[in-house]
Amino acid sequence: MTEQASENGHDYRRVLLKISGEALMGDGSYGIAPQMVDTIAGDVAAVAQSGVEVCLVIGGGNIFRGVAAAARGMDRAQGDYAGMLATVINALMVQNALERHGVPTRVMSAIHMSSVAEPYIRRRAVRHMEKGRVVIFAAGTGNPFFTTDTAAALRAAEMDCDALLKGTQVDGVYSADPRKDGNATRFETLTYLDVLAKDLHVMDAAAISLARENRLPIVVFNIHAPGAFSRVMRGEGLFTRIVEAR
Ligand SMILES: Nc1ncnc2c1ncn2[C@@H]1O[C@H](COP(=O)(O)OP(=O)(O)OP(=O)(O)O)[C@@H](O)[C@H]1O
Ligand SMILES: O=c1ccn([C@@H]2O[C@H](COP(=O)(O)O)[C@@H](O)[C@H]2O)c(=O)[nH]1
Repeated sequence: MTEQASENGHDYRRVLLKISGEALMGDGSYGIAPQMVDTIAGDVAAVAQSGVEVCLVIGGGNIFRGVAAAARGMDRAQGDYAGMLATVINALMVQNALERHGVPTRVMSAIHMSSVAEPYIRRRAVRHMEKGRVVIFAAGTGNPFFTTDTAAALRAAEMDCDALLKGTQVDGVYSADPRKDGNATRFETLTYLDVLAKDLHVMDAAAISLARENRLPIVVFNIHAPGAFSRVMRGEGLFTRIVEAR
């Protein structure tokens, strides 16, 4: 993906993987499928154990989305706080699965809940990763009216990651939502401005803008297939890259 491979055999030294909450549902329509969590954890473990520093942001869409609750009459900010708490549940599930794969982990939450997670402190997070721990950033940005995509771009920039990988339900960015339009075509590479100008909804505009300002490459891929994260890290399989210039 980048021209220069590093000593660990991968193109990247440190990456942030955003896992969509919906990916944790497996074939279900709500909640958490333990087998799917285990498959993703195994994939993350393989990359982390190869020497790449990995941090995670996990969505909450499998449990609760503030915007959907607001459409049903709930106060938006209140709904968003519930959504952020949903991401903490997912973070704890993934932490447990990673530890069963022998990976040391820390959950750091943007909303203080000292009984279950460390508070997010940027310099501590960096230190955890330097020690080989996978850090899971929970509770998004800690603020309503944002999404975990934006939290992922924010944390990736703060952690000085080489790339933000978005593991989702589709194998890249399409000309239209491929789950709704069978004629949609997949892009190999896009610029940040392409995504914004074409209004491609794979990620929210705030996340794309933040990544652009920080020259943070984004890679969108389907996380459902076993080993998908490892393959994308080697530049294999299907994905779309979002970068400054094509
Ligand atoms: N142009 C597009 N190209 C690819 N996917 C698109 C596009 N427009 C909309 N989508 C949809 O965006 C989805 C990706 O967002 P995703 O479901 O991962 O949401 P999320 O907010 O990141 O996570 P969560 O599931 O936690 O809400 C894909 O499943 C796809 O159906
Ligand atoms: O910074 C943030 C991140 C998330 N939220 C709320 O959580 C849910 C779940 O996140 P997804 O990105 O949709 O998976 C989201 O819908 C928001 O309601 C938030 O408020 N702030």
